[in-house]
Amino acid sequence: TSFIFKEVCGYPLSIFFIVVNEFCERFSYYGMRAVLVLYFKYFLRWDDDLATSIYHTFVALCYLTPILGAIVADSWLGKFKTIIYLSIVYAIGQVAMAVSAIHDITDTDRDGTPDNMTFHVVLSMVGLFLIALGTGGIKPCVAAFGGDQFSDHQDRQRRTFFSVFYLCINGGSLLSTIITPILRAQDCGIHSQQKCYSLAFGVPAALMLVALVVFIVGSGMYYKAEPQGNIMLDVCKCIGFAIKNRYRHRSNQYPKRQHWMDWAEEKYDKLLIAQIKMVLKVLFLYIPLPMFWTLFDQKGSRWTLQATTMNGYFGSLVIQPDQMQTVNPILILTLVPIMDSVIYPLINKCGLNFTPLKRMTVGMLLAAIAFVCAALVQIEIDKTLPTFPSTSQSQLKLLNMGSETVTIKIFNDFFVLQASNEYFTFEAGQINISVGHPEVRNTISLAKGQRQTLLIPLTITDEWLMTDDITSKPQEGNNAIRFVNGMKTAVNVSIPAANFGLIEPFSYSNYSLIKNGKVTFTLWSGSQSCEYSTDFGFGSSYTFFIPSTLVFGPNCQESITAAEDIKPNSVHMALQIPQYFFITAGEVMFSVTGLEFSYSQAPSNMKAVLQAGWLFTVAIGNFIVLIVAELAKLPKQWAEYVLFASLLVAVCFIFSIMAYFYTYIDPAEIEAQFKKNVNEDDEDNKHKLQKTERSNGKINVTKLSYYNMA
Ligand SMILES: NCC(=O)N[C@@H](CCC(N)=O)C(=O)O
Repeated sequence: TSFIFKEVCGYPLSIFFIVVNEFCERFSYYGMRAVLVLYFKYFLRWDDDLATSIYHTFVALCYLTPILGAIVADSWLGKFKTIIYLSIVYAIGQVAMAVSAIHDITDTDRDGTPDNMTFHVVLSMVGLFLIALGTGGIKPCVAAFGGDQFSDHQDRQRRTFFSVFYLCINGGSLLSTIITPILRAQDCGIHSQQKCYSLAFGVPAALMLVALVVFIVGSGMYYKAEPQGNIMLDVCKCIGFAIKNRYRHRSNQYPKRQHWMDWAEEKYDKLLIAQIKMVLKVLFLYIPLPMFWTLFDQKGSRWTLQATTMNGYFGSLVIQPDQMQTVNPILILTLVPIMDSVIYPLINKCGLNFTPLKRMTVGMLLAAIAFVCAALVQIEIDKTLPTFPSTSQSQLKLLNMGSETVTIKIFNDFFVLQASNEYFTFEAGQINISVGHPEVRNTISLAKGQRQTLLIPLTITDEWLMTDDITSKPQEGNNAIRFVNGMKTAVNVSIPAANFGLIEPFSYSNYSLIKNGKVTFTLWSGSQSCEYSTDFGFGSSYTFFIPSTLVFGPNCQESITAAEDIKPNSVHMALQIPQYFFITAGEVMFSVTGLEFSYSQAPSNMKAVLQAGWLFTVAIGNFIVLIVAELAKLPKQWAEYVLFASLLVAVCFIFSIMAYFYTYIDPAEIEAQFKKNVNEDDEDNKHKLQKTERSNGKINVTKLSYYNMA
């Protein structure tokens, strides 16, 4: 096809449109993904398990569909048309998501919640399916299409292109991961206000349309390689024939052939056989690669969960656990230029031949080191975690609701206390407690595997209360808060984000989850009120005690006491930075190199197919996370990190052996050589045929014209 070729600084101008397209597309994809689980949970009202499984199914689908896009591109439509058509599908999917998040559409009673949830669920599932088809389908095509814009002698420029391409991916993902959660947090609606998921999905939809327009604008400048027929069908038939033919000739009387694919020579073109050999060699090399993605993709799951047990205060800046993931694109944006312009040239200068496969091997090792760092951080966190009771133990804390200290005797131990901050651990199912003078004795039954608080009433002869306490760290860095009312009147406690309800005299509220930061509680009793302010960190649990002596008014701040049930997270989130650094450095060496390697080692008619093969390793990697985590079921998280690191080191060792035996090829040169050989053979045949046929005294015009065409 004809195209206008323009060059800027030695680079084809067309790649500008391709990298801008990639930037917008990744913005669209990661922006939508950033709020997806919250949309499931809070808009569609799904539980955590359903939300997580649908989320992971969607992500896995996004990495399975590349194979479809690649087949369509290489065999039928060509990369350009495939990108256009699938981008339209993708944009429709994004628009469907945005529409599915408009609660007003079915909110007939105008209370802010959708009334026909089925409509929203069906529309969003259709939207997600179209997005998975679109994003996965175009992914192998865009990278390969970018590579196609360079001529064979522009190896260096093409390598730089793949680095810039990777920078654009991460620039887009970084911006969108910051912006869409902010959009989601806005309130919007026609009749009633709701969190603005429609805007959070709408902006990615708009960016996908921009991506499409930018790509179309560059249309006249692209080199568009023609698809070469149903290549995948030919490949499958050729492999099938080679296997069948080899089996038919299994007896020793037939001479061995150099490669099992050579058994297809009777029926198939030598060039096709050579191209299949190239692809199979690379695909074979890919077998160990999913293990890298197994570790890499745990950033979004395990590492984010780890961050929820850490302290996110960076001075006055508060980083939420899921925001730590933005460290990865930030580091990519800094490390890719450093690697390309400093580290790799320096290694070259030292005379070391740092081949793509060596880089990938080092990338794997760096990812393993990242997991060792994660394990060390986990060990630090574990030291600060409370010791919860085992299934045979019970833990008890005492809260004296009276204003006087009392002497408490548990078995033979004496405690003089107002409230106990510590939990006592017991193996026995029952304990005897004596309180005060004259002694009041009670036998308390303890719940196994539980933490409880014994509320000793103001008048110790009154009924004693036992509360069930929290026995795990609150999720997502939240703080679990409850109130005990020691007053003779009911008290209502509220904050803007939660209402603890009316707490009866000598009673207690349920736990409410509260975010970090300063919180002001308002306490009401009849028409009297007072305010109590306190600062929360991450992952703590407190029982606030309202004493019988509380006087409503400005002084209530001093009267209320706080019992710390679970300490706030103390290990700082900054400790995760080394693991992010190593995994990202590993990613730059492994993923950027792998992307370019997959392009450069693929035959011309299977560039997109090999990109899809590369992306398929990501899908497999994600399945391995589920399998290993399910099978291993290690009691300690740090041990699981070490297990994953060890598995990657083992796999890396196997990969380095495979890589040692791999010979780099230049597919374009091999293909050109084959074509030249075929032409020379044809010329030879032509002369031979003309000679024979002249000697026979007749010339076959049809045959001659066939050779001339060749
Ligand atoms: N840092 C994330 C990133 O760059 N992701 C890339 C590559 C993902 C992959 N597994 O190939 C992306 O295209 O999103």
